[in-house]
Amino acid sequence: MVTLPGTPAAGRGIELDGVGKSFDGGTTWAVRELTWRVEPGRITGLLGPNGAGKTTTLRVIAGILPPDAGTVRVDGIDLAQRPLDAKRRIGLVPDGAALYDRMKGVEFLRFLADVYGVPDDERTRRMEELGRRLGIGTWVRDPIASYSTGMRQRLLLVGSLLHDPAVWILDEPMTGLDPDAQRGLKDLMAERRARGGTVLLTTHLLDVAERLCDRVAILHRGRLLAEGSPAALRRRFLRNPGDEPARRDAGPPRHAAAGPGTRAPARTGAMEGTTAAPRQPGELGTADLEAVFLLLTRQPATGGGDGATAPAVGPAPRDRAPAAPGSGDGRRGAHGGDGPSERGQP
Ligand SMILES: Nc1ncnc2c1ncn2[C@@H]1O[C@H](COP(=O)(O)OP(=O)(O)OP(=O)(O)O)[C@@H](O)[C@H]1O
Repeated sequence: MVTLPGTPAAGRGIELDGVGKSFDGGTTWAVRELTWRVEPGRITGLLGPNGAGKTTTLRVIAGILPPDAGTVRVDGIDLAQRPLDAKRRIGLVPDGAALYDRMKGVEFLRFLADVYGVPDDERTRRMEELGRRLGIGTWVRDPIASYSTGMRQRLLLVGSLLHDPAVWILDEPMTGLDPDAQRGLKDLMAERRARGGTVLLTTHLLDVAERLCDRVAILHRGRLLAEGSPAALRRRFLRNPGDEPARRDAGPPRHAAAGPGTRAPARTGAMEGTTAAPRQPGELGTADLEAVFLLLTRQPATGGGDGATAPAVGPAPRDRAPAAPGSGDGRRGAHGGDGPSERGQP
C-alpha cells in the first residue's frame, strides 16, 4: 500500500443534524430532516432513486449549497462557522463536472494544488503516484477538450486527492471508468478507509455498493429510510435473503409484504442496522441489496403531510417499521424521477 504524506488522522467523519434543503423557498424539500453520521474508517454508499436527493446532500456537505435547515460538521468542524477549514478537509468528485476545456490536465491539477496550498514537492509526488494508480497518461499534457469521459473522470479523481483530504466525497465516481481505472479507484478507497479516512459515495450500481461499501444509506424523496451495513439491512428487511432475489418486473419480495403486526412508521431518522460486524466478502448475494432497495423505494407516496404510509415490510418482531418515505405531493423532479420530498417545513 502506498502511503501519501499528510495521512489524514482518524477523523470524525461527517455529521448531519436535521439538514434540510429546499430549492423553492420551502414549498418542497429536496432533502428533509436528515440526521446522519457518516463514520470515519468506512466506505459509505448513499443510494436512492433518481431525484432522491443524493447529489443535493453531497453538495450541502461539501459546502456548495447552503442548507436551509440543520447543521453539518465535517471532521468535527461546523461547516457554517468555519467553512474554509471544513472544505479543506474535503476532496470532492462531482458528477459531470464542467472542466475548463482549454486548460491542460496538468494545469488543472496544478491549479487545484495551488488552491489547496499543497507544497511543490508533495504535489509532484502525489500527482505521479495518483496518476499511476488511476492510469493518467501523457494525455494529461493535452487540452482537456480532447479528453474522453473516462479521462475527465480520472483527472477529477486525482485532483480531489492532491491535498490528501480526511473526507473523500464522490458522486457517481465509476462513471466512464474502464475496469482498470475502476480497480484503481476501489483500491484507493480501501486504502483511505484503512488509514481512518471517510469515504462517501453515491452510486446506482448496487452490486458495486454491496461489494465495496461497509455501510449504505438509502435515501428516498429526501428522507433517509435505512442505514447500516449491507448485511444488517439484509437481516432487517429480508427474511430469507438469497432465496427470493428481487425482480425488476415484480413488486417487493413476497416475504416482505406487510403483515398484521407491522407497526407505524418512525417519524424521523433512519432505520439503523448498526450492530452488524463488518461484512465478510461473499456474505451476501448480489440480489440482496437490490431487494432491500426496491422494497423501500417502490413504496407509493400516498397521503399528505405526516400521514405517509410505511413501506410494506414485515420486520422482525423486535424491529420497528422503517421511517416514512415522505408523503410527497405527486410532483416530479427535474430528473423525471421522484420529486422533492414534501411540502412544508422540514
Ligand atoms: N438546482 C436545483 N434547482 C431546483 N431543483 C433542484 C436543483 N437541484 C436538484 N433539484 C431537485 O432536487 C431533487 C433532488 O435532486 P438530486 O439531484 O439531489 O437527486 P439525486 O438523488 O442525486 O438524483 P439522480 O440519481 O438522478 O442524480 C430533485 O427533485 C431535483 O429536481
